[in-house]
Amino acid sequence: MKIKIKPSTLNGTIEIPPSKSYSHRAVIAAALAEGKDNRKSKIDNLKFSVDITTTTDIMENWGAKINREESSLEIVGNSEKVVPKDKYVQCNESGSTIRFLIPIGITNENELIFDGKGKLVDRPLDSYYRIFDEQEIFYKNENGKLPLEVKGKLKPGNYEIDGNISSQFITGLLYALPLLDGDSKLIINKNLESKGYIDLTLEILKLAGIEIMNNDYKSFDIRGNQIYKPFDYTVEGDYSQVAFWIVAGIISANRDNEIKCLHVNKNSLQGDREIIEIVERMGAKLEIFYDYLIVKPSKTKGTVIDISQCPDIAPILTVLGALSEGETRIINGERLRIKESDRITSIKTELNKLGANVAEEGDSLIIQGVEGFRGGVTVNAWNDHRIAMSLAIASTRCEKEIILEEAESVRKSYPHFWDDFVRMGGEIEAIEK
Ligand SMILES: O=C(O)C1=C[C@@H](OP(=O)(O)O)[C@@H](O)[C@H](O)C1
Ligand SMILES: C=C(OP(=O)(O)O)C(=O)O
Repeated sequence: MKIKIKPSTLNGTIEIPPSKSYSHRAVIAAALAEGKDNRKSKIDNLKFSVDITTTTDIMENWGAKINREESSLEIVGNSEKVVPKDKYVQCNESGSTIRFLIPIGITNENELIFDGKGKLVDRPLDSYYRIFDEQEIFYKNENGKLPLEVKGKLKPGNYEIDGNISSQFITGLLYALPLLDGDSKLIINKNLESKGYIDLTLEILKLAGIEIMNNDYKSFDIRGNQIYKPFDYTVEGDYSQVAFWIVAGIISANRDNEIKCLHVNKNSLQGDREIIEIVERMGAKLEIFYDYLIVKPSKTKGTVIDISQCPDIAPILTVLGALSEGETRIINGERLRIKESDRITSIKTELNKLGANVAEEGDSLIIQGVEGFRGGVTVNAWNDHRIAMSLAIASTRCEKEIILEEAESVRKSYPHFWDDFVRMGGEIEAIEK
C-alpha cells in the first residue's frame, strides 16, 4: 500500500497496544498447559497483529483449544504434548514465532516443516542447527533458508547457545527443556544481548508454574518433567511501540502539543523501557506516572546509545537523533541487520532521502542533527513495520508531504497504527492498494 502523508503535528491521548513479546509468551505457555478437566487460561488485552495471530494459529494446530475474542483469548492447553494436526508450520515473518516454536515442536517425537515469508526465510537459525547436529536430529533446508524440515525429539542434557545472536533461541529452549524427561543445563556463551527479553520469558514461565534456576544469566538449570499450569494474565503496553509516540511528542513542531500514552507500566521488565532513560539523557522531559506518561516537545542533544539490549527502538531513535543538536551514535547494532530488514541500512537510506544526515560505520549509525526534514519524496518501508512507523513519525517534521510505500507492513505488530496516527492528527491519503 502506497500512502501520502502530509506534514502535521500529533497531539492527544493514545492507548499503547499490548506488548508483542509478552503476548507471544503468554499464548505459548497457556497453550502448553495441562488441560485436565478443561481448565483454561485467560489472556486479556491481546491484539491480533499478524505475528500474534501466527503464533496463536500454530498453537491451535498443535493441540490447544482456543477461543478468540476481539481482545482476549481463552485457552485449554494441550497438556505439554505437541501433537500437530498438520506438519506444515507457517511462521510468516515472525522471528519470535519460529525461534520459540522450533524446540517446543520437537519436545515430542515429531516431523515438522517450518516455513516463513519475507526476510524470515533468511534470518539465522544456526544456533539450533548446531544442537540438531549434536543430537543427531534430522533437519533439511536449502542453503540455510526456509522451509526447514525437522524430524526427531530433543534429549535432556547440556545445551550451549551464543548470547549475542538472538535471545529468541534462549527463550525457545527455556520453554522446551522443562518438558523433557530429564534435567538440562543451558549455558550462555559470549555476552548476552537483549537480556530484558529473557526476563520476560522467566516471568511468564514462573506464572505458568515452571521453575528455572537462573545462574546470573550465564547458565540456567532446568528440571525436566515439569508441568505448565493454566493461568490468567493481562498483557501490559508495549515499550517498543510507546517509543514511536514518545519521539513523536518530543519532536513536535507545535510547542503546545502533548502526547499522553496510556497502559505504560512504569515498573516494566521490558528492555525497551530504556527509551525513557535515553530520551531523558538527550534532554527530553517526560512526566511518568504509574501506568501512563506524558510527553511534551523539547529540544534534544545528541548522545551515544548502546543498542545491544534494546534493538527494536533503533529506527525511531535514529529519527530522534537526526533532529537533535550535534552528533548521535547508535552503537553495537550488529543484530539490527538480521531483523525484518537490515535496519542500519534501511533507516539510514530512507531518512537521508527525507533530508537527514545519517551514516553507517561498521554496525553503528552516526547521525548529525539537522533542523528539520525536507520531505517531498517517496520513501519505502522495506517491508518492515518499524521502518514504516519511524518514517510516519519523521513525516511530522517534513516541510513537504511524503509518499510511503509498503505502509501496510505495520500489520506485523501494530495493525491499527494508521488509525491511531490519524486520530492523533496525522493526515494520510491512500494512493495505491
Ligand atoms: O524475545 C522477543 O520477544 C524479542 C527479542 C528480540 O530479538 P533478539 O533477541 O533477536 O534481539 C526483539 O528484537 C524481538 O522483536 C522480540
Ligand atoms: C524483530 C522483531 O520481531 P521478530 O524478531 O519477532 O520478527 C520486531 O518486532 O522488531
